[in-house]
Amino acid sequence: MTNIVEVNGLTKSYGKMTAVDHVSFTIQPNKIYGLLGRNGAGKTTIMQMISAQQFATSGELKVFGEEPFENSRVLDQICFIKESQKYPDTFHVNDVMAVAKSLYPNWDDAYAHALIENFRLPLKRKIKKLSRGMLSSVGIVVGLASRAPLTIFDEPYLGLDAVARVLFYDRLLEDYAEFPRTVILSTHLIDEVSRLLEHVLVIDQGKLILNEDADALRGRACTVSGLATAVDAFTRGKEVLERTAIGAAASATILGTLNERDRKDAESFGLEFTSVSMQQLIIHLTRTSNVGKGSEGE
Ligand SMILES: Nc1ncnc2c1ncn2[C@@H]1O[C@H](COP(=O)(O)OP(=O)(O)OP(=O)(O)O)[C@@H](O)[C@H]1O
Repeated sequence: MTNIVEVNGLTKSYGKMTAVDHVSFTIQPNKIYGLLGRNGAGKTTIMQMISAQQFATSGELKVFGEEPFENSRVLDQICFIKESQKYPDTFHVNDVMAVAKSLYPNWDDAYAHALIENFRLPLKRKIKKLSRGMLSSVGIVVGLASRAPLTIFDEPYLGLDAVARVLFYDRLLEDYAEFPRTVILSTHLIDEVSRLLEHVLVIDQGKLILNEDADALRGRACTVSGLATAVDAFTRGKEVLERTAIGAAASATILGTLNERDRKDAESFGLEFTSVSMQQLIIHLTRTSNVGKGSEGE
């Protein structure tokens, strides 16, 4: 199958402010992507352009091989769940479900109702009387039950408690295994979602600074710990992201893959390795990125 999304030099400016700056990447079918980055990085703007809710200032954008604007062949295949979705004042939860059913060709009503029970949503309650977390759950139910070939979740869980967030991750993984589709998940809770992600795109100040397979990313750094003197000897000349020490013990997070010789050295120093969290690595990359010279990915 061809790429689900292809963007090339995509740029969005608001007056003098460039929100998305010459971004190029592709989204492949049947993968879960994380679109990550700090506040104001440009994530929502990118997702809005993909789903034809914003015009690009320049650059190329193809979704399902076509221009998305006013193109029902494309738009029928996209479900975009955003943090601050507005509903008509008179709507109850079941009205939202009825509208979603009419909008999404792959909608599964039985699945939607199972999710409504899982998330303990009161079907007959007015949307405006729902708590903030319940409102997020409504979006999650719609996003999952839409089974849209391209499902985009933009920070879908404002106010959602930890139990409901885990429920979302578990249901997403289960349903995705049964009905593969392409999912873009934008979030700040990187460690929470890292187990879901197959590919990671990191945006910083409008630029794409990382476009990498999640497993490769996980292997890009590690933490060594042991006696402080041994840690320091081992890490000399290596790029250290962070070093902490308690008494005579220390641990240091180093960037880069270790070769066989490094591993033998570490062993002889009595050091232990642990993997680094995706969040830690991304925080480092966005802290140190020189976006003016940033990579434009593939
Ligand atoms: N309609 C608009 N007019 C002017 N500037 C805008 C508009 N929409 C977004 N921006 C600006 O574009 C930049 C990118 O915003 P965007 O919402 O895409 O970021 P984000 O990565 O989704 O942030 P967050 O994680 O905080 O939601 C920000 O500086 C924002 O202020």
